[in-house]
Amino acid sequence: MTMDLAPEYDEEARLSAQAVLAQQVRELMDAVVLTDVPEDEMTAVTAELVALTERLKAARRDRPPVPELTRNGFRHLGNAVTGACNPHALPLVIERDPEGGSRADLEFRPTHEGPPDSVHGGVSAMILDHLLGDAVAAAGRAGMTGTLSIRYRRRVPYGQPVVGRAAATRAEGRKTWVDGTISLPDGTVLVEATGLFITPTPWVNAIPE
Ligand SMILES: CCCCCCCC/C=C\CCCCCCCC(=O)SCCNC(=O)CCNC(=O)[C@H](O)C(C)(C)COP(=O)(O)OP(=O)(O)OC[C@H]1O[C@@H](n2cnc3c(N)ncnc32)[C@H](O)[C@@H]1OP(=O)(O)O
Repeated sequence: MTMDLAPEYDEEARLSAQAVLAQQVRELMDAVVLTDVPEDEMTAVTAELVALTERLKAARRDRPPVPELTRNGFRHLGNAVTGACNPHALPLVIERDPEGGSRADLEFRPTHEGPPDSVHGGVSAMILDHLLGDAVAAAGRAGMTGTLSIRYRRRVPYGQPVVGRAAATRAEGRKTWVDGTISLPDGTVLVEATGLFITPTPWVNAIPE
């Protein structure tokens, strides 16, 4: 038996609703790490969350929303860093930097804590990995991280604005070298990254002119 989708089924509307749901879950995650309610209340909330989780699992896909190359660029709603539909994502919103490469204004949250009052180094590395990958795309190429080297110069705060930047520095065959930083808005560099991205052969012509 096949099941026809209702004529009014609108995938874009469903994805918008999923993005709103993901944002609510991010707020939930922040509330969980910061909560100071009594144990009984936590147990009661957990029971409600179990019920909510079951409701979402009632209809399940086998993977997150798939990436798409659209006329407006690359959209990956399920991505762990940029995906609006993925609660794990900040989500990072990347723009083309007028000075070249890619740029993102971002603010880490208490859920990203590593050392006390500081962002986990792996979280900073993840953000930079993606930003460097985007800068490869900004240079008209598409690559996967081959190597990523990070220098942590100062602790990264959460709960206040920081700026991520990345730009390709050199390209040779399927290799692209990229540098990036996370800085305070006054330009103080907190983390530096340098990476080598490799274009898998099937992706060589993936980025439209
Ligand atoms: C239709 C699709 C369209 C996509 C469009 C994208 C648009 C983008 C838009 C928006 C930005 C998104 C940004 C995302 C950013 C996220 C980044 C990540 O987190 S990526 C996940 C972590 N990285 C991996 O999982 C890689 C796993 N590794 C592999 O898959 C392969 O090893 C790969 C592709 C890296 C290389 O495999 P080979 O078979 O293609 O290449 P071989 O022949 O081995 O090497 C070619 C050359 O590169 C060097 N090389 C290879 N791997 C290297 C490495 N790890 N480090 C240094 N050099 C390496 C080799 O020595 C060789 O150099 P010689 O030609 O001999 O000079």
